[in-house]
Amino acid sequence: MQTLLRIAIQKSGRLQEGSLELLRESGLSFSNGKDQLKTQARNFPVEVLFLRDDDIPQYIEDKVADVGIVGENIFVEKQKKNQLIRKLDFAKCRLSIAVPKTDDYKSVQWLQGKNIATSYPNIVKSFLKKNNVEAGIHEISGSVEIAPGIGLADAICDIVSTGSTLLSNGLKEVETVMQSEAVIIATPELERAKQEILDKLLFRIEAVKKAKNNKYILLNCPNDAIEGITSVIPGMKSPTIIPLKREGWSSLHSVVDENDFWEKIDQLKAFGAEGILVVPIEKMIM
Ligand SMILES: Nc1ncnc2c1ncn2[C@@H]1O[C@H](COP(=O)(O)OP(=O)(O)OP(=O)(O)O)[C@@H](O)[C@H]1O
Ligand SMILES: O=P(O)(O)OC[C@H]1O[C@H](OP(=O)(O)OP(=O)(O)O)[C@H](O)[C@@H]1O
Ligand SMILES: [Mg+2]
Repeated sequence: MQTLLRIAIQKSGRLQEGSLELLRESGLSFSNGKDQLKTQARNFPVEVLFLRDDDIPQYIEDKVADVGIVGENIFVEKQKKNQLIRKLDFAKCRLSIAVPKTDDYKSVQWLQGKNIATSYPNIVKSFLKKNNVEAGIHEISGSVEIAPGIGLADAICDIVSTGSTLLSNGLKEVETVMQSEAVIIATPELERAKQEILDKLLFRIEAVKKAKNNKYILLNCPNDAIEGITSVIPGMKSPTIIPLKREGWSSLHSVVDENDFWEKIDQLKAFGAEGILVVPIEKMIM
């Protein structure tokens, strides 16, 4: 029987789209009907399980799934036998403490003796311990932002991204407890054949992620600018130089990091680059 790597992803919610997109961009093709909870990739030895994100760490500990995609917040909270394999650069958010905006919050000591509503009791416990504060923890599984307004708690600890949920519930963010993003987690005891499948998948994910962080750049420049331009955009090994029909000019092709893209463009123009074209890269393999 063929060995399959079982990957658990969120059935619906904030992580679902990014998780499916990542698997599809890595070349996996599979169907996911609305009510389908399990599907096998047509062209890669992988089976995908669609689950509640909170349950994924336990399923991995129980070896029902081998690998999963969850928020780092869930990985840290659940404290299961899981290892973090790779951060994935999407579903970026933070876990924060928030209090009613009219409260006179000065420091973490404000929380002493208070009640905090949260879906993340373990993370909050260790945050309080680190800050030598004793407070009650009231665990609820959702709609946490409503808790202070209905007299359930004095403060909350929940996920914040834009801050608009806090704002519309009359709360202000006062402490960041952790930063989070989607991550791949796995059982620490993966059998060899499954490890090989995971390694292949990670290799593809690497290529997809690198490509997203880089752009292919083409420009024209006078030959005496090639040296300077190469120092700005050295590329993977070195830029490609193709002579233009026009005497003394070349076309230079390279790769540029998305993060310092605009700064580099200014430097290239200063060296005399013209007709700069920038195009997306689909996969990048070093
Ligand atoms: N506003 C946000 N911006 C960015 N990432 C977020 C945001 N809200 C949640 N996340 C991340 O996405 C994960 C899943 O969030 P979601 O709200 O879909 O969870 P859920 O309601 O617990 O879903 P489930 O029904 O699967 O239990 C969170 O654990 C967190 O890592
Ligand atoms: O800072 P913001 O941009 O407002 O995002 C934060 C909110 O997003 C998440 O909820 P989500 O919208 O996923 O709904 P849920 O409560 O159904 O999980 C999270 O639980 C917060 O409530
Ligand atoms: Mg959940």
